[in-house]
Amino acid sequence: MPVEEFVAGWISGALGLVMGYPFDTLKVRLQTQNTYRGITDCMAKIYHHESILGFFKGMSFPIASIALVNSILFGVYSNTLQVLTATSHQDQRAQLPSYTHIFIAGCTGGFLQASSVLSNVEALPPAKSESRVQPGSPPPKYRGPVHCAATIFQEEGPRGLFRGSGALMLRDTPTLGFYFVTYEGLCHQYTPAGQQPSSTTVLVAGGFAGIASWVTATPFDVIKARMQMGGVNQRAYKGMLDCIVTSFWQEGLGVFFRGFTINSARAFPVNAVTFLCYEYLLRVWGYSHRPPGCRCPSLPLNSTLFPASSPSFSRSCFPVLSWPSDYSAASQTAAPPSLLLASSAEKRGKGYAWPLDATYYSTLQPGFGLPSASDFKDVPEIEGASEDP
Ligand SMILES: CN(C)C(=N)NCCC[C@H](N)C(=O)O
Repeated sequence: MPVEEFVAGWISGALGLVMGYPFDTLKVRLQTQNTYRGITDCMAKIYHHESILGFFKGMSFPIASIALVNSILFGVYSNTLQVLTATSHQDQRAQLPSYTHIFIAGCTGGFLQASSVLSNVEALPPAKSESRVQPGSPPPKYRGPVHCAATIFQEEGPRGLFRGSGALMLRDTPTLGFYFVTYEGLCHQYTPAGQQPSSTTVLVAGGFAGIASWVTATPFDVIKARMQMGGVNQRAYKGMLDCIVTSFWQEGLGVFFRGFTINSARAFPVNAVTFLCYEYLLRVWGYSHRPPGCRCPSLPLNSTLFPASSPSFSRSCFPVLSWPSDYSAASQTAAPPSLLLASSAEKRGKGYAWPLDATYYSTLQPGFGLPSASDFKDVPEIEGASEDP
């Protein structure tokens, strides 16, 4: 199983966390405490009582756990998509996988990230809100997320750590599907055919993907937070339904959208940075992430390959290559093109095409076989890639 996506997901998740932590602090306090009049009041009080550091309190545990959770999400998403597209779209791997596949892969990533105990512990609002409690208030019951998790484990056993996990799964499974559909859709929309999405496209698509996911996630985010808090205003809930009904009767429909503005404001920068870092790392490591699920092994610069002709030879994801510009239908049989393959890092911005099957590459050796004319009939000219072998 390819692991690069897991590692890239881990690093980009950590970066996104730092970006979004101040927003998270505000969100947890607004969702779980009734003492603030709104976002600005909350911000002002945190800043007044705790200085700027108040927004970053208790970040050490989440930076490890969220990064790991993000690594599960991106790693599972990308590997699931590969499995899905390889089995049902074997001959169309150069194209954007269908939105159904992207959605299923995203939901799978979301479901598995939500199932991990780390995800639940990381999301424990008692730990979050109490580790960010204002000076002057009564001493907090928990000294931080790890202490909170350990205390809950001692008092309630392993089940306590999974309180609110039903809501967490309902929150994460479909929303992560929307997340990746939005991201891939926007990248596809604003990227010229055969090219990698630009940094701006990745930033904007990632930002909107984050917003789309949080728009759908907020109602269950509120329910989850309340269940994990063991109730609000000394009122413990008997279950998820009880939490939904009671919250609705006591506070109206608006309660399910508490933290919505802050979630969306946070989602844009966090996910813009997360996706940019993720894509950047995969490219630096030589894996083109376009189209998703279709990976391009990095090749030594100027390798010349003569791929063998094969009926299964299909256009797929591969790094940059170029071939003689006079390579026309007439000359194909006489002079098979040699392909100039370059590492994606070297050739970034110079044009991309996907004429080879990535799975095929592993069997290729320089000088091994020759392509036939039909192998190249659908391959587009590559703009800007002028090096001929
Ligand atoms: C529950 N939802 C909506 C998500 N997990 N959405 C994906 C965004 C993940 C990112 N680390 C973030 O915290 O925004």
